[in-house]
Amino acid sequence: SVPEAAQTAVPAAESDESAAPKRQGRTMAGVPFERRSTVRVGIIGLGNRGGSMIDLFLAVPGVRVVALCDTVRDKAASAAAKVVKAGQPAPAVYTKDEHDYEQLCARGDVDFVYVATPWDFHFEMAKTAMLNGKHVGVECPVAMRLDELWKLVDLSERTRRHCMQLENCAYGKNEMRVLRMAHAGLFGDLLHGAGAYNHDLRGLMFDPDYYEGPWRRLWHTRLRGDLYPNHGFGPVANYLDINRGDRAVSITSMGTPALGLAQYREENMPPGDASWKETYVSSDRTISLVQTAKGRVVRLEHDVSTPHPYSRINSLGGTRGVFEDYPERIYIEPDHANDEWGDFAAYADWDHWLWKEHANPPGGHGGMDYIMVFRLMQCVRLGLVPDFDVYDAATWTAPVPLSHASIKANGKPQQIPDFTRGEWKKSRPGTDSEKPSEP
Ligand SMILES: NC(=O)c1ccc[n+]([C@@H]2O[C@H](COP(=O)([O-])OP(=O)(O)OC[C@H]3O[C@@H](n4cnc5c(N)ncnc54)[C@H](O)[C@@H]3O)[C@@H](O)[C@H]2O)c1
Repeated sequence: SVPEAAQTAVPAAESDESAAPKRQGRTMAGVPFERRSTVRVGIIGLGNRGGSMIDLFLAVPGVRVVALCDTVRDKAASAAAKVVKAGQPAPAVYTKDEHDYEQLCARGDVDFVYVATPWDFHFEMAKTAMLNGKHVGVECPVAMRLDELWKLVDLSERTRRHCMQLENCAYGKNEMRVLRMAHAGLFGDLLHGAGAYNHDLRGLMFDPDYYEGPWRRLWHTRLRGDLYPNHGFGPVANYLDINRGDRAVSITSMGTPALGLAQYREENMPPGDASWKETYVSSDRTISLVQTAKGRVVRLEHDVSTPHPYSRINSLGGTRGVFEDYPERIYIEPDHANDEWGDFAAYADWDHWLWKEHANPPGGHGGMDYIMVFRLMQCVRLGLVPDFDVYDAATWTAPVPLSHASIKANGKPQQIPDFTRGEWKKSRPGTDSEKPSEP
């Protein structure tokens, strides 16, 4: 079943900055982890994502996986076997029911909780982890409602625990190279960017075995907007120093009709399949424009229900040129001229230190998952400030409720709250980190 909060209607955005609720704690911007030689990790959700990310947690030095939770006993058991195979003590396993994760969060020997469950549970799990004194990293999106995003900000500030959106795409090789080039001024003054999750998931969403139940497809019966903005927004927000000098101020969204899933069902699903009871409302393609405080524009797209080769768009433009991904190409003055794209490979010197050190990382998504886990665990081990925090998690996720609200209001701009309560004006380091002196 789905927590009640996720089923109710999405509230409209607050209309101005002063509408931010009163701060209950202190800022989490620039707050380091407490240093520890070994990071003890608990994982909730061992499906496609959690069941493969566990390999990377086990591959990173200084990490022990001490507790696992999944409502499906077999998934927890095969993950536990991986821990033992990696030479670590058998982890505690929680499989009793949908609330057993609370026991994992309550353990005294867990430092960091990783949440890789369906979206319906992200908010409650992140909240429970923080209330039990744990730092928490959550798969995208970190929550589905605006009021939940504020609650996570408040909880992080009150409990002094970090609540992070584990945005692996921020650690992609291209993304990190563009980030460094952008910050070094190679694109001039930055003006615009774009990011997307255009990934044809029709087959997987109707596959009876791929996901644990139809949870992902069911979100297409609930919200009309961008259900998964983070992979596109996170990297571009980093290029533009959102929450570190600039701020996402408003979003306006439009959505196409929702036809793709119904058409796929018509052509592929047998009569009597449970999906025939569903009515899809989520736009096949949503296109959103985010305006920043400095006047820059970010375009976000989401489309998981029509044929399209995978693309996160991943583009950035400024007064000296532009980068576009899928396929990667670059055009910056003075290197390029006459309307001819240049070769992005020529800029490999700009690679982030993480990619220079880990040239061939293990795991999926071209290695960015490993780079993210390595860096996150390094920050915890060495007691560093994390590359992103609860303010970034809330900002990158805000398009979920706000694009829905904007589409319902015929494209009316929705204010994106200032989750930092004014601190966005200060520049501070983020994913474009310096290499620490210790490994
Ligand atoms: N960052 C990425 O690149 C990436 C890639 C894939 C998935 N994801 C995200 O990971 C999350 C999981 O996706 P998935 O594809 O693994 O889905 P999945 O359905 O394969 O896995 C979800 C798991 O959570 C378990 N679960 C459900 N409710 C639970 C509860 N109350 N307590 C404990 N366990 C529970 C299920 O049994 C299942 O094993 C989603 O948020 C998804 O968006 C991110």
